[in-house]
Amino acid sequence: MTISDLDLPKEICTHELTDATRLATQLADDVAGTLSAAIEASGVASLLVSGGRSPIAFFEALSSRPLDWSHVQIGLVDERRVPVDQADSNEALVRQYLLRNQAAAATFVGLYREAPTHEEAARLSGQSINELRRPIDVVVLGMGEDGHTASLFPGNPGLAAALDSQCLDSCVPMRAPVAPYERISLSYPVLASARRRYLAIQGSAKLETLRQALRSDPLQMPIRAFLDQPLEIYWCP
Ligand SMILES: O=C(O)[C@H](O)[C@@H](O)[C@H](O)[C@H](O)COP(=O)(O)O
Repeated sequence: MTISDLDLPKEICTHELTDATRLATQLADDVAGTLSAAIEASGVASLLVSGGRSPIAFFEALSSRPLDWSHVQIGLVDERRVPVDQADSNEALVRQYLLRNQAAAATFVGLYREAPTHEEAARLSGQSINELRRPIDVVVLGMGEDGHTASLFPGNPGLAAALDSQCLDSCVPMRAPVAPYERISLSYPVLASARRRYLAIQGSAKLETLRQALRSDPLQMPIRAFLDQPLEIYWCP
């Protein structure tokens, strides 16, 4: 099975690449072009990226693209509630692989905030997201095999509110089924309002997850919330 075998809504555009290196390179070209167009149009561009392991090659490729990075704001779609010098930190991942080479000139707005409670940390993170140019120009989502995206995980008491198109909170406290358990996630309205949304996934297991998500609902598989609107899906075996 490949991505072209899925019965996806017509708003979704798919890109099938032969391997992860080609996916990273083509996605970096696409995102760099979109950011350059945004800078051309309004003088600034905002980009939100996901953490995890898959984006590393994409970050490395994008970091070398020649665009006016001094006019680019980079943020995260989610964060683990760990200090930014820890290996599990998405900020640490972005600083190591994306904020280097040409992209070192970009402005990074992190999500991690020290706070006495998970809820207060999410509230403070939401304030930092409001520093970014809105609507966000580019969002690059990942997806877990359970159908989560960002840190919108099934089974969370706050998931329905976070997926509500009227959710007023930019960031929400979430719990992941794997450590580090406490997460901060952007809510559906912030992610869905991005001018251009990408989903980058690899392998047959995630293709099967996407196939199941098409027949599921967002509360069971949160990625489903993003499949009824324009989305560029990059996939390789
Ligand atoms: O903080 C995170 O872990 C990510 O933001 C998360 O949403 C990620 O995109 C998926 O879990 C896929 O992760 P992989 O790319 O490692 O499979």
